[in-house]
Order: sequence, then structure tokens, then C-alpha cells
Amino acid sequence: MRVALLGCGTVGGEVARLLTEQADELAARAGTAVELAGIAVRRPDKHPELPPELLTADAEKLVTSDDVDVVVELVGGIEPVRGWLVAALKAGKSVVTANKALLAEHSADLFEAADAAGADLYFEAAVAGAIPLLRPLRESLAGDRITRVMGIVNGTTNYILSAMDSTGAGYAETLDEASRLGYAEADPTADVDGYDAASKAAILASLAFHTRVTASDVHREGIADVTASDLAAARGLGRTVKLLAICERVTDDDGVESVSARVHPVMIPRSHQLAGVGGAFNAVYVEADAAGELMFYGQGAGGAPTASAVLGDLVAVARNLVAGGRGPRESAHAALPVRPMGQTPTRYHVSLSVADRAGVLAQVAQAFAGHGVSIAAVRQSDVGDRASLVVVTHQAPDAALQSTVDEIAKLDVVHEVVSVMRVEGEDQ
Ligand SMILES: NC(=O)c1ccc[n+]([C@@H]2O[C@H](COP(=O)([O-])OP(=O)(O)OC[C@H]3O[C@@H](n4cnc5c(N)ncnc54)[C@H](O)[C@@H]3O)[C@@H](O)[C@H]2O)c1
Ligand SMILES: N[C@@H](CCO)C(=O)O
Ligand code: NA
Repeated sequence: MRVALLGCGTVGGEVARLLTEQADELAARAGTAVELAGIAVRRPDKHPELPPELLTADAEKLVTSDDVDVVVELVGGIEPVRGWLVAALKAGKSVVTANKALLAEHSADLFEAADAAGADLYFEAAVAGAIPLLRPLRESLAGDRITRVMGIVNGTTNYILSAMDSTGAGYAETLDEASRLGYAEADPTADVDGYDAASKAAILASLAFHTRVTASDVHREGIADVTASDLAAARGLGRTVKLLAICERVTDDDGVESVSARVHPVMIPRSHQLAGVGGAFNAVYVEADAAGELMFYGQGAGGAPTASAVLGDLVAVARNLVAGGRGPRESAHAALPVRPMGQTPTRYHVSLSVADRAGVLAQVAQAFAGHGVSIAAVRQSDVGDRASLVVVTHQAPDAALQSTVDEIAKLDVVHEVVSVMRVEGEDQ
């Protein structure tokens, strides 16, 4: 099987190395030799470590070359990559990619081109790096009914939140430290503003619920507004804060099903499996009707871990080629509607600094009741002439919770809204 490698950076460099170093073993496992036919990079003169006869700056030409069976795309971004991969698939070449941004926007185009030509499309590395997650969703759990996929799918933000939790420091200084140590990229926008996690959520929701979900369907909030006070409030409740991707099957009162996909900071109990996931690790929790609860954990990024997932996909493509078959196609038959965030059931934690006098609690409680939001727990403690009031709600539509908080913030008796955050998991 002849491989065109597009991009030879952090991940592509490791793929090239492993393809060369493990050529014999890969051939034995795949049932055919897996050989590099060419490597497209932006600047061939910058890659003295690679065989010059394989290098080219012309990816567009390489992907449809007669000498190529499969294209491994590790460049990233949407264009020109989308065009190259559609052309490759139309020409019957299978594609292996780690490009979550592209898949979250254009997987329909790619799958349609793959189907038309009978080619394979694999992308295990696009979500949670080395962790086998997409193959379990596409294949192992194909006979089950998945109800929820929830997890930590961005290492950079998990590193920052874990550090804020352990040091008590604020967001800005922790981000600076993460950049200095190389845990955050020079431009951390895609990570800290939740774009990276939202792309991954779109891919996960599409596979889990057999529905086309794109990044624009995913409600997205990053971690830039998470404060030291939020972490302190969480600690006070035996909780911590994580940036979670949450993909759920929601059934409304009429029995109508929809899909909710969202990325935002969440307070979870310290006893929750996801709370113990520290540093740059990823972990994803899957719930299915028959299987029950499953947990996937490991390295979600890095050259070698991500290359492991890419090589696994390459072996799968090679085996399909040898057997004369194909891997799984797109499965979007359910075509469920995507539920807007405002109508998605969530729970809130609200921490307030209020005046300590008669009737204050009643006014706050009235605001919740007025929006149809039921309170699960209230805790009050005195701080000088003020009181700290912590309210945790039952589930309500997110829009109702948001309106409640807006109203409470305007009450004269409320001095400050200290922390507002969605919560998941059972109370202690
Ligand atoms: N780095 C990770 O840990 C990680 C993890 C999971 C997924 N990914 C995904 O893998 C992909 C690659 O990421 P990376 O970290 O290796 O990126 P990188 O920036 O290290 O490498 C990108 C490579 O693409 C090459 N390139 C850019 N434009 C090109 C062009 N026009 N023609 C040919 N080559 C071109 C660059 O020269 C470079 O070699 C991205 O889609 C990324 O989202 C990365
Ligand atoms: N920037 C991503 C890389 C893996 O997709 C992260 O921090 O997890
Ligand atoms: Na993966």
C-alpha cells in the first residue's frame, strides 16, 4: 500500500519515523507492505532528515498520483486541505486524517466523496489523540444505543484548570505559565476559547447519535472567564471545574428526541471519574443502554501518541485493501434535530454575596421560582455584615437559568454574583 503523507510537523514527523522504523511489523500486521510514496511539506529544503526523492511542495498533485493508495493528512486547517482530500477520495484513494477542524465542518463532503469512489475515511487521531474512542463509537458500540458522551477532550485547558485548582491562581497568570512551559500554544485561542473542543464534540455527537452535527451546532464557552473565585466556590462544595464536551440524547415530554452538543466549564464532584484527570490528559465517559458506563483515558495530544492513532487507521485501511472490502461508512440515518442551548436541561451553581437581613433569601428564592427553576440546595454562611449564599438548582432549561441569574444580579440585596457555573454529577 503506497502512502502519501501530507504535512511533516509534530504528528507527521512521528508518522514518517514509525512507518520507516516499524516497516516489517506493519507489513506483517497489515498483510501488505505499507510504504511512503511521497511527503508533501510547505518547504522541502527545511527537511534534511527526510529522503529527498520523497519530498514535494505540491500536495495537490501528490494526492491523485497513480502511485498512491492512501493519503495521510497531517497539515491541519480547512482550505486547501478540504479540496485535496475530496480530490483524493474522488480518485479512489482512502484518507486518514487527524484534522478535527475539517471533519467538524465538512465531514459530509468527505464521506460523500468516499462513498462515491468506495474509499475509506478514518480519523481516530482527530479526537482525544491516542485514545481509541472513534473506533469504539463507530464499530464496537454500533449495536448499542448511546445516550451520552461526556469528557475532557482538550489537554491545554485541562492543564490550566488543574493548575488553577491546585495553586489557587487566576486564569491569566496560569495561562502565562502554561505558555512558558510549552503546554499552551503561542496562539492559544483555539484551545482556551473552546473551538478545539467544540470541533471534537461535533465529531463525537455525529458518531454517537448517527446524526450530522457540525461545529456551529455546538454551544461553545471557553475557560477565559473562569476565575479563582469559581475554583474556590467549587472547592467549598467538594467540587472542581473542568472544561467538558457534553453530547447528549435529550428526550422531551412528548417523547421527541434531539441531540445536545456543548462545550463549557462545569463544576463536577471531586469523586467523579473525570475530576481526577489532571494535567494534559484526556478522558471521555460514554453511556449506552446495554453497555452501561464506559470510560476512555489517555494522552490526547503529542506527536507520538497521535501518530499511534494514525498508524492504527493506516493498518485498518491496508487490511481493507487486502481483503477487498471497506471500513465503516458515514452513519447519519437518525438525522436527529439539534437542540438549542437555551432549551437544553442543565443545572446551575450560583454563589452570591448578599445583605444579611430578613427577606433576602425569600427574594432570591422568588427569582428562581419566577422562572420555574427548582432549588436543590441552599447554603448560607455569614461573612461580616454580608452573607455568602450558595444555591444549586435542579435541572431546568438553560435559558430559564440564565434569566434567573440576570434577574438576581439586579436585586438591591445582592452585592455581588461571585460565581455562576453549570454543574454535573450527584451532590455529595
Ligand atoms: N499536535 C498534536 O498533538 C495533535 C493532536 C491531535 C490532532 N492533531 C492534528 O494533526 C494535524 C497536524 O498537527 P501538527 O501538530 O503536526 O501540526 P504542525 O504545524 O506541527 O505540522 C503541520 C505540517 O503541515 C505542513 N504544511 C503546512 N502547509 C502545507 C502545505 N500547503 N503543503 C504541504 N504541507 C504543508 C507544515 O510544513 C508542517 O510540516 C492538525 O490537523 C492537528 O489538529 C495534532
Ligand atoms: N490543542 C489540543 C491538541 C489535541 O487536539 C489540546 O490541547 O488538546
Ligand atoms: Na483518538
